[in-house]
Amino acid sequence: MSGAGARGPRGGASRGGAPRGGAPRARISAARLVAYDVLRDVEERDAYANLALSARIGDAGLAARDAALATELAAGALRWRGRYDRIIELAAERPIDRIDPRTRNVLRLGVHQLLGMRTASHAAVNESVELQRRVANASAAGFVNGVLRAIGRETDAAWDARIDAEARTADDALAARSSHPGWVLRALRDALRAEGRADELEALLGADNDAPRVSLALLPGAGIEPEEVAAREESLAVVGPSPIGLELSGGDPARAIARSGAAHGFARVQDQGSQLAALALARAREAAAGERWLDLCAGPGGKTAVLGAEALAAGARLRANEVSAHRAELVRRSVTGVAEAVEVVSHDGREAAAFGGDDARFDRILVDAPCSGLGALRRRPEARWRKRPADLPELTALQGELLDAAVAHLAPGGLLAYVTCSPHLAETRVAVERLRRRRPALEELDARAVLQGIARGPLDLPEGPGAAQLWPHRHGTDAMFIALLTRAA
Ligand SMILES: C[S@@+](CC[C@H](N)C(=O)[O-])C[C@H]1O[C@@H](n2cnc3c(N)ncnc32)[C@H](O)[C@@H]1O
Repeated sequence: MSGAGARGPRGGASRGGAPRGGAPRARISAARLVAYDVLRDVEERDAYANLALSARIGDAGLAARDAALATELAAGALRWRGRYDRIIELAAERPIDRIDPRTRNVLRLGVHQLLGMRTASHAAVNESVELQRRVANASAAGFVNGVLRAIGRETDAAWDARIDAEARTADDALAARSSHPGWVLRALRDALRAEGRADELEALLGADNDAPRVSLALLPGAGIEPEEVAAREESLAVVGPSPIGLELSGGDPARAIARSGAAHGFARVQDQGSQLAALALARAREAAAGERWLDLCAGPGGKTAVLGAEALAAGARLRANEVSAHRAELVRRSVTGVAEAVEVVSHDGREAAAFGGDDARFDRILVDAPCSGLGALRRRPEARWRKRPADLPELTALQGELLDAAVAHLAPGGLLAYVTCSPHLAETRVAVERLRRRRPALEELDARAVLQGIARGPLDLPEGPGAAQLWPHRHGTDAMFIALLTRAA
C-alpha cells in the first residue's frame, strides 16, 4: 500500500465554520472529507467507488496530491473493510453492526491510516477524532479516540495474530485477515481445487488486494508493433501474456496512448485476460473473408474492439449486441477505429432481434456473459461486499438462456466462446457442462491449447485439454474463464 500523502495538507475545510460560542474549529484536510463522503456514497447510494471518487474530487477541487490521498484513503478503507471491521470489533469489544454507521466509516478510515498507510499514530487519531466531530456524533469522539489508540498500540502482525486467536474457524480467520467475505473465499478455493491448486488460495486472496497494473491493448491495424511502442514511450513495456498487450509502469494512460504512435482508436486500456479471451475466439482457427461474427453481450466494448480489429483484418463482419442502450453507445465509441467492420445493435440477447432474425447464423459468437464478477475484485474495492450468493441463481439462469440463444444461431461448424469474468464454478465449468447436456451436438475445443498458441510465452495452465481459467496471482490478469465450443458441421 502506498503511503502517498499520508499527511495531507490541513487546509481546505469544506464544512462547518465556527461552532456556537465562536471558537474556531480545528481544520481538517479536504482529502479526508472527500474519502469519508465516498464511503457514504458507496454505502448509502450503492455508488461505484471510482465514479464517486472522481465526482467528489472534482467537486472539492482537490489538487493531484490531495486527490491521491483521498483515493488511497477511500479505496484502502473499502478494500480492507472486512479486516478493519474485525480489528475494530476486537478493539471496541462490540460487534461492528452495533456501531453507528457514520462512526464506523470514520473508524475504518482511521484504521487504514494506522495500519495500511503507517500514518503517525497521533496524527491519524487526532484527525479521526476531528472528522468524527465534524461529520458524525460529536459525543462519540471519545469512543473513536479510545478505539483508535488501542489499535495503534499494536502492530499489523499482532492484529492478525489476534484475529487468528479469536476466530471460530480457520476459514473465518483467513476471510477476516484477507478481507474477503467467507462465501467468496470458499468459491475461490473450490475453483482452485477443481484445478488441483487449492494451495494457491492465499496467493489469490493477496492478489485480489493489490491494485492491478494498467494494461493496454494495441489492436491489430494500429500501424505499429508493441516493441516499437515500448521503444518510443518509456512508461509502456512489453509485459504480460497477451500478444497485443503492453503494461503501463505509471502515469496517465491517456498520455501514454497519445504518445504510443498507434493509429487513433487502436490503443486502449484493457486487462490482458480480456484481450486473450477475445483473441481466443478470433484466432482459434484461421478466419475466412466473409465470415459473420457476433458479440452477444458487448458493453462497454473492450472485447468488441479487439474482435472488430481482427474481423477487419480478416475481411469478416462483426455484429455487436448489448441490451443496455447506454452501454451500446459505449460499444459504438470503442470501435471508432474499426467501425467499417462493426455493426452495433441493442436488444436482449435472448431474443431473435439480437441476431438479426430467427434465420441469422454466425460463424463465431462470443458470449461474454453478465456474471458475479468475482474475477475482477482487485479492480473495484467495494465489489466484494456487494455480491451475494443469492445473486447466483438469477445470473446462472441468464447465462444459460444467452448460451441457448447463441447456440441456436451458430452456423454448422461455427465457433462459440463462452467467457466470464468469474471463476465461480456455477458460472464456469457447471454452466458449460449443463449446456453440453442440453446440446449434445456441441463439442468442446481445447481452449488451453488455443491460448498457449496465442500467448506471448508459456501460460501456467493445468495439463490436458479443456476450458482455461486465468488467475490474477498466476497470470497477472483478471480471473477470466474461457471455454470454446463448436457445433458439428
Ligand atoms: C461482462 S459484460 C461484457 C463485457 C464486454 N464484453 C467487454 O469486454 O467490454 C456483460 C454485458 O452483458 C450485458 N447484458 C446483460 N444482460 C443481457 C442480455 N439479456 N442481453 C444482452 N446483453 C446483456 C450487460 O449490460 C453487460 O454490458
